[in-house]
Amino acid sequence: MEATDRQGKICLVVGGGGFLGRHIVEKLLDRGYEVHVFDLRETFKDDRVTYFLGDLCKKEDLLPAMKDVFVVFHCATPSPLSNNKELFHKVNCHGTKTIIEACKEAGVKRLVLTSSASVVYEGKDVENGTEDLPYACKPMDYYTETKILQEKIVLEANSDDFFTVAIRPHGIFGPRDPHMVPTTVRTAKAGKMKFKIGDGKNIVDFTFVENVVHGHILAAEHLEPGSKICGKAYHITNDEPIFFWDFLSKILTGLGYNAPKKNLPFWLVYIIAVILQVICFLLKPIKQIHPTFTPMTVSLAGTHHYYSCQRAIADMGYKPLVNLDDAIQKTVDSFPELRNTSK
Ligand SMILES: NC(=O)C1=CN([C@@H]2O[C@H](COP(=O)(O)OP(=O)(O)OC[C@H]3O[C@@H](n4cnc5c(N)ncnc54)[C@H](OP(=O)(O)O)[C@@H]3O)[C@@H](O)[C@H]2O)C=CC1
Ligand SMILES: CC(C)CCC[C@@H](C)[C@H]1CC[C@H]2C3=C(CC[C@]12C)[C@@]1(C)CCC(=O)C[C@@H]1CC3
Repeated sequence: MEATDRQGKICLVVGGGGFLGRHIVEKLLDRGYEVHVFDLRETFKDDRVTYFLGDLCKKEDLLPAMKDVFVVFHCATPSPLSNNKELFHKVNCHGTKTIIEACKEAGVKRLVLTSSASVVYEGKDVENGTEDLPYACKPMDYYTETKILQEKIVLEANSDDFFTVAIRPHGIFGPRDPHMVPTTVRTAKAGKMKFKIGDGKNIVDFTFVENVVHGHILAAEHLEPGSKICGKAYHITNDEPIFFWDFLSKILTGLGYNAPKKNLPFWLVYIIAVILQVICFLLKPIKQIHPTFTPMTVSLAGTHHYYSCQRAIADMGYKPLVNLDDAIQKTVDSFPELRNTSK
């Protein structure tokens, strides 16, 4: 899409106050779009942005933000690492249906959903997985369960006059990442990062946030009547699968922490995670505890899970803008506050 074509076009980013959402906002502004942000809280200030505060589960909150909008990016979610079943179903399922209703009522024709490559992951190895893999029959957590339902809702809503597409990133990291890097550092500081889970040879996709943003905007600019991308899902990765523990080690050593050297059997850590999950469930009426080592995070740390993005390359001309090494360096440099000062 030419720069002149973007002028005057309004993009609405639902969840635009979050990690990925704010990066999408910034890139849309750079490309000359007018940008609306819809979120629960105003997490940043930018005079170029029109900020709408509200709950995406309420259509009356959404409609003012949708006036004259060219495309909606839906990248809102409760925190992927929480375990609140009701909240996940409310926001990711009911809320997504509400967004679609509001789009149609406001005359918005395009919806780009941020889905997740994890919708096909159920704790077993996925090697170079394509978008044709079936959805996980037994999702490992409520987050994944609701991301599957959400993607189905959005892709099934595609029609001759309402165009939808789902972008499936995996393991997003980068500046202002609230999950990957802070959790890794917190775990290292707690002395729980001395061991690799498993043999350390499981291969995983980690995707730099600027590449995820690029995939979203490419999809939005291809989302036209008759386009082959309508109603489809697309993996967006760095296209550089890496040993999971090599990636974490680069992040840790880049921030001045020791990388794990020894190995613990995967099955042992997994059993401990399951026992922890049962204990947290039993203690729930008394105290909410969110352990770092859940069956999901342990599985992600000990199995292969990398995906083909050939469909995005073929259909949208996708190509990662930032390679993994440069991305890791940019990310490490963006977190001076997480650097190890005790050495
Ligand atoms: N992070 C990752 O590695 C991956 C993420 N994804 C997907 O990418 C998207 C963005 O993830 P990420 O940026 O990490 O998430 P964040 O939590 O950083 O951002 C989500 C934003 O949505 C907001 N939000 C939550 N509930 C509502 C609501 N009811 N109404 C309005 N806004 C709401 C959040 O507000 P608040 O913070 O106040 O709750 C937050 O600002 C998500 O759809 C996620 O599923 C996919 C693959 C990997
Ligand atoms: C404690 C260590 C064993 C792991 C530290 C890193 C983890 C916090 C991250 C490693 C893989 C990440 C991941 C996600 C969140 C953070 C990790 C578990 C997601 C679950 C985020 C939401 C998604 O859609 C899928 C991601 C898969 C990878």
